[in-house]
Amino acid sequence: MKIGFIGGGNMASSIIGGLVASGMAANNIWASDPNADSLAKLKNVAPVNTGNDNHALIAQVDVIILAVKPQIMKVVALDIAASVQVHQPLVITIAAGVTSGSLATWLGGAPAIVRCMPNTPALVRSGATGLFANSQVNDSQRQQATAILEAVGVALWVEQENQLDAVTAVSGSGPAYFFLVMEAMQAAGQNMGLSEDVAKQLTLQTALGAAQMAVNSDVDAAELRRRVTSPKGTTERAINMLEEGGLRQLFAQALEGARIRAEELAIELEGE
Ligand SMILES: NC(=O)C1=CN([C@@H]2O[C@H](COP(=O)(O)OP(=O)(O)OC[C@H]3O[C@@H](n4cnc5c(N)ncnc54)[C@H](OP(=O)(O)O)[C@@H]3O)[C@@H](O)[C@H]2O)C=CC1
Ligand SMILES: O=C(O)[C@@H]1CCC=N1
Repeated sequence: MKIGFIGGGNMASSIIGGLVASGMAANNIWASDPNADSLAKLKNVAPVNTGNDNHALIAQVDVIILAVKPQIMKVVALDIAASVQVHQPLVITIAAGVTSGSLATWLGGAPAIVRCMPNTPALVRSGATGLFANSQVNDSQRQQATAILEAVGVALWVEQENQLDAVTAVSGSGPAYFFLVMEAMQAAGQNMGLSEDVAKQLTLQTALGAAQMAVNSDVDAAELRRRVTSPKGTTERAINMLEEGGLRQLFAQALEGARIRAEELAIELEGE
C-alpha cells in the first residue's frame, strides 16, 4: 500500500513516525507540503518521498491522507478534485470539523472517504483514533484505513459521523488535558520544595505508571483509585479537595465545550 500525505505538519509527522516505527517502508510514503520547513522536519522523522505538488502525489499512491488545517481544506480539496476523480484513491481526512459530506461535495464524483480523528500520541504508537466511513467506502478500503491507524495505536469505528465530535472532545484534544494535569502536578511539587527535575520525573513516571495500570488492569479506574486511597490518608484528602472543587463537572463542561466547538467548526467550514 502506498500512502500520500497532503500537508506535512505536526499530525502527518506523528502518523508517519508511527507508521515507519511499525515497519512500513519510508519509500512507500509520500508527503506534499508548500512549507519547506515542514518537509525538512518530516525528513528528520523518516526518509519519505517529499514534494510540493499535490497532483503528482495523488498519481503515485493508493490512499491519500488530508492533513491540512480545517480552514484551508476547501481550497485544497477543490484544487485536487480532478486528480482524485482520475486516480480514485481512498481519501482519509483527519481535519477537525470537516464533514465527509462537505469534502465529497468539494471533491466531486462520489469519492470514498474515511473521516477520522487521531491524536498526537500516534508519534509513539500510542494513538487513539475514531473513524467513520461514507457509503462509497468498500470493505477492503475499510481494512486499509484500519491498518494505517492501527499501526499508530488504537483505531475504533463509529457508526454515526456526529460521534466524531465526541471523539474529538475525548481523545483528539485529550492529550492536552493530561499535559495540563502534568504541568499542574509538577508545579505543585516544585512549590513544595522539590527540584524541577525531581518534580518532573516523579510526575511523568506517575502518569505513565497510572496509564499502564489502567490499560492492563481488569478492574476500572475507579477501583484502581480506591486502592490508592487509604482511609483517612493523604490521597483521600487530595481527592476530596478535587471532588469538592468540582473537577468532574469541570471536565464534563470542558469536554462538552470541545464537542460544541467541533460542531461549530463544521458549520463555519460548510459556510465558507
Ligand atoms: N494537532 C492535533 O493534535 C490534531 C490535529 N488534527 C487535524 O490535523 C490537521 C493538521 O493539523 P496539524 O498537523 O496540527 O497542522 P500543521 O499546521 O502542523 O500542518 C499542516 C501543514 O499543511 C501545510 N499546507 C498548507 N497548505 C497546503 C497545501 N495547499 N497543500 C499541502 N499542504 C499544505 C501547512 O503549511 P503552512 O505551515 O505553510 O501553512 C502545514 O505544514 C488539522 O486539520 C487538524 O484539525 C486532528 C487530530 C489531532
Ligand atoms: O485543537 C484542535 O482543534 C485539534 C483537533 C483535535 C486536536 N487538535
